Amino acid sequence: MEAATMAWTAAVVGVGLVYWFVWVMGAAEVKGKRAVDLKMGSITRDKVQDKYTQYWSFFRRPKETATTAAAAEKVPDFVDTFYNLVTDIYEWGWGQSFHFSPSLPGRSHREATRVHEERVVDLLGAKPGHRLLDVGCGVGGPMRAIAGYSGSNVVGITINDYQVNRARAHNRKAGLDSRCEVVCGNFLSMPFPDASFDGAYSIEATCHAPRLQDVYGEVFRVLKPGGLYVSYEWVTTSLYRAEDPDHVDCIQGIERGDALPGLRRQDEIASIAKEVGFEVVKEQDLALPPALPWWTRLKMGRIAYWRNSLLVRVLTMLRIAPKGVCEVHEMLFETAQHLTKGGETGIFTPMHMVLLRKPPAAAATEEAK
Ligand SMILES: C=C(CC[C@@H](C)[C@H]1CC[C@H]2C3=CC[C@H]4[C@H](C)[C@@H](O)CC[C@]4(C)[C@H]3CC[C@]12C)C(C)C
Ligand SMILES: C[S@@+](CC[C@H](N)C(=O)[O-])C[C@H]1O[C@@H](n2cnc3c(N)ncnc32)[C@H](O)[C@@H]1O
Repeated sequence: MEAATMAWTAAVVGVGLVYWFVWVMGAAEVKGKRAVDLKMGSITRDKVQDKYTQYWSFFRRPKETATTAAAAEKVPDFVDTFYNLVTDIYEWGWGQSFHFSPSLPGRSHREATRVHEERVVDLLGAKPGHRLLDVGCGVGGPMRAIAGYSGSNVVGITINDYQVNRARAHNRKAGLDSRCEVVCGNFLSMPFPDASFDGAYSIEATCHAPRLQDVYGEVFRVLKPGGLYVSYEWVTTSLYRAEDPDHVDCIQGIERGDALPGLRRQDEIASIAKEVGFEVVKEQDLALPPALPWWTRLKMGRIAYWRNSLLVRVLTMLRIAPKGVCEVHEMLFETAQHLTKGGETGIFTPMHMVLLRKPPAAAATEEAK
C-alpha cells in the first residue's frame, strides 16, 4: 500500500474511533445528553472553575460548616451551585432520574428506577385529577413517570433554574407538559398557597435541607388535610459508629460530594415529622433485604468511569467542555466510592421511606387560628 493511502486509512479509522468513543460510547445511560453537550448549568464557561472552588471550600467540612445559622442560610445557594456543576454530568452518566433504586433481578436500571418511582404512586394512592407536589424535582425523571403511571397532575419545585429549563424541555418532549409543571423556588419557603395539594413526595432531595423541620413544615402547610406525603430520605443507619474513623470518613465523603449539610440518623426522621404535625403511617428502609443492593450500579460502572474521565479530559483539552469539568467529574468519582462503601457496610441508606399524613382534623385547627 502506498504511504498516502495508508495515511488516509489511518486518518479515517482514527476519526471513526473518536466518533465512536465520544458519540456512541459517551452517553452511558440515556442517549440524549452527550459528552460534547456538557455545560455547567447556568454558570458561564469562564466561572466554572471559581464556582467549583467556592463550592468545595464551603462543603469540604459540611457538618462544621452548617452548624451556624449564618452558614445554614447559605446552603440553598451552594446547593444551587452544586446542581449547576453536576446536572449535565448526572444526565449524561445516569439518566433523568437523580436517585438510586434497589436492583431488580433480570431487569434494567431504567426499569428498576421506574418501579421505585411508581411505588410512590401506590403509597399515595394517586389518581387522575389529583394535584401532586414533587419536592426537589431535578430534571423531572420521577415526575414524568409518576404523572404517566397515575394520571395525576404534578408540580415540581427545584432551586436550580437550569434544571427547570431541562425539566420543561423533557416534559414537552414526552407530551406531558399539560400535566407536569416546574417551578423554580426554595422548598424551605414554597411559593404555593396553604392546602393546595392532594399529595406530595420527595425523592432523595430533602437531605439538602439544613433542618428537616423546615421542609417538612412547608409540605405540611401546602398539603390538604388528610393528604399523604412520601419521602425517600438519605440517612445513616443504626450500624453507623461515630467513633469509627472509617465510618466518619465515609459519611463525610458522601456529604461533601453531594452538597449535604450533614446527614441525619434514620431514627430522627419520624420524630421530626411528628414535630411538625404529621401522623407517621409507615416507615421502612427500602434498601434492606430482600431488596437487592442499590449500589451495584455505581460499582459495575468502573470501566465506564475510566472512559468518562478520559472523555472529560479530552473534551476539556479541546476546549469543548469548560475548564473545571474534570475537577467536578473527579469529585463525583470519589463520591461514588464513598456511596458504595456506605452501601456495602450498611451504615448509610438513600431510601429510608416515610409515609406521612396531614391529619384531617388539621382543617379544623387551622380554621380556628
Ligand atoms: C440524590 C443525590 C444524587 C444521587 C445520584 C443520582 C448521584 C450520586 C453520585 C453520582 C455519580 C457519581 C459518579 C459519576 C461518574 C464519575 C460519571 O462518569 C458519570 C455520572 C456519575 C455516575 C454520577 C451520576 C449521579 C450519581 C450516581 C444527591 C446529590 C443528594
Ligand atoms: C438529587 S436531586 C433529586 C431530584 C429528583 N427528586 C430525582 O429523583 O430525580 C435533589 C433535588 O433537590 C433540589 N433541591 C435541593 N435543595 C433545594 C431547595 N432548598 N429548594 C428546592 N429544591 C432543592 C435540587 O435542586 C435537586 O433538584
